[in-house]
Amino acid sequence: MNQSKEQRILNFVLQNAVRGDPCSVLDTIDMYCSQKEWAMNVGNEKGLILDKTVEEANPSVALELGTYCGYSAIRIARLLKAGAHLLTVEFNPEFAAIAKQMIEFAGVQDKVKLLEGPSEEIIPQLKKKYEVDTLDFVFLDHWKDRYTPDTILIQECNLLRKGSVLLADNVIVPGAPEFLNYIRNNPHFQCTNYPSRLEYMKVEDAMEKAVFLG
Ligand SMILES: O=c1[nH]cnc2c(O)c(F)c(-c3ccc(F)cc3)c(-c3ccc(F)cc3)c12
Ligand SMILES: [Mg+2]
Repeated sequence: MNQSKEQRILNFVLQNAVRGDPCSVLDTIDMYCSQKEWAMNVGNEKGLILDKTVEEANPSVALELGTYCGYSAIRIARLLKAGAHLLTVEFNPEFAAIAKQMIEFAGVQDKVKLLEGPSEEIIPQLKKKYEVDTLDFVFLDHWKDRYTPDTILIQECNLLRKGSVLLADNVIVPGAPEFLNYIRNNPHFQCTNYPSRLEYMKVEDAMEKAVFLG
């Protein structure tokens, strides 16, 4: 049975990156996906916006919705302070299996908990089952139609505190107009738009940051 694109990306990393070196894994994925096969990793340009947002938030507990191959989980985890951790949610079991191996190869597995399943099922479990009090940082990078309902669900589950930072990928391509409308017109959030480029393409995209005001 021929390999998936995600398996080819993992194999390229296992053969070409340095085990235990997160930056080497990120660079190797970016090399493969810019030169050989496009894939929906956040990439290095939007990745720099993610880096700055994570560094500024300096989260103790971070949540990622949409793990894919683990690129942004590794990107976030490499910046976390001692004792901090990332919970990352992936619906697709094939992607989750690839991401698990990618995260372990990068050596950040102690900072990352990979949760497999639909976000709408996992978010209500975060407090009791995963011992989360509140989320300091949330990266939305899953299915665009879930951005708004999951943001509402996160608030309903009382998972945000004053100053919690949300960052959403792909608000231009493929676009999340309903989310932008919701979050920019919500008085409980202070929003900032970060224009950028679609990963590995000369196409405009953007990220939206929303700080919860309590
Ligand atoms: O679904 C996603 N989740 C997270 N990040 C994504 C991302 O960063 C992307 F660049 C794309 C994208 C954008 C343009 C394009 F042409 C192909 C794929 C997608 C996406 C959009 C529609 C689909 F049918 C499948 C994938 C995603
Ligand atoms: Mg994305």
